[in-house]
Amino acid sequence: MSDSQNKLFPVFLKLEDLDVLVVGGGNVGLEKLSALLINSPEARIVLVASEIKEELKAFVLNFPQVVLKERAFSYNDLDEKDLVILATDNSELHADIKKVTKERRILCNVADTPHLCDFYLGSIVQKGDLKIAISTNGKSPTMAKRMREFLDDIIPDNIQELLDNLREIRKSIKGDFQEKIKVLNEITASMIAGKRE
Ligand SMILES: C[C@@]1(CC(=O)O)c2cc3[nH]c(cc4nc(cc5[nH]c(cc(n2)[C@H]1CCC(=O)O)[C@@](C)(CC(=O)O)[C@@H]5CCC(=O)O)C(CC(=O)O)=C4CCC(=O)O)c(CCC(=O)O)c3CC(=O)O
Ligand SMILES: NC(=O)C1=CN([C@@H]2O[C@H](COP(=O)(O)OP(=O)(O)OC[C@H]3O[C@@H](n4cnc5c(N)ncnc54)[C@H](O)[C@@H]3O)[C@@H](O)[C@H]2O)C=CC1
Repeated sequence: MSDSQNKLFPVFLKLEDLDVLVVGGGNVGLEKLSALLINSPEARIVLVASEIKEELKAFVLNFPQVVLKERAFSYNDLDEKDLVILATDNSELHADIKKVTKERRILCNVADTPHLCDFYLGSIVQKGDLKIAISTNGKSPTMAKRMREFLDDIIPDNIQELLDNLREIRKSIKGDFQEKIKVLNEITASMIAGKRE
């Protein structure tokens, strides 16, 4: 296997059932918080920061379940958290918190510090129920952003209708599992030019 293989394992998390802590309420804190809430508007999030940007305070008004705590981080903030995102301007604090999340087996993302991250955020294309996550293995977030724009342009806007129709067909097909796969493959073959199965 080549060195340039991307070994990251992608998952789609149900953040309304998990507890997330964001530390830092500046530009980067706001970027991470919006990435979370645009994807998962019901995400259970506590954000702690000594000073919270006004823009961030205004943004969370639309998400009443999000709790803002305008004070310095305390290690108790990690209690009962599943995921932590660090976005302060204090890299020593980040390294110290990371040691504790590791001991406590809490997954942690540290803004601008890939070697301290247990996971990266991806660039996300979203059209109805279709969601595509893009990773460049940390090589170029800007390339990830451009790929998102490209895919967003070429994926048809009626994709949700297609998905809804396919779900109905999927529910209505009689026969065993193999038969289902065969019918669904036939119906969807024309979606991909040149694909026969
Ligand atoms: C490793 C990773 C860890 C993580 O943050 O999770 C990481 C790390 C770093 N980002 C940096 C900078 C920038 N990040 C962006 C944007 C995004 N960054 C995101 C993810 C990731 N960023 C993870 C890897 C994802 C992958 O594999 O591709 C996206 C996809 C998702 C999100 O954050 O929501 C979101 C695009 C969302 C979208 O629009 O679709 C832009 C562009 C812009 O804002 O226009 C810039 C400036 C231009 C540039 O540097 O490229 C720096 C250098 C900081 C410095 O110079 O000090 C580091 C640190 C380093 O690389 O060492
Ligand atoms: N703004 C950007 O787009 C970029 C920022 N960076 C770097 O990322 C880091 C963060 O950037 P910004 O968000 O713009 O900084 P910022 O200064 O706007 O925000 C820092 C946040 O961390 C909080 N904070 C600091 N110490 C804390 C503590 N002990 N407990 C709780 N909260 C604490 C502050 O109160 C503030 O909310 C900086 O190191 C910056 O150099 C890097 C690339 C781009």
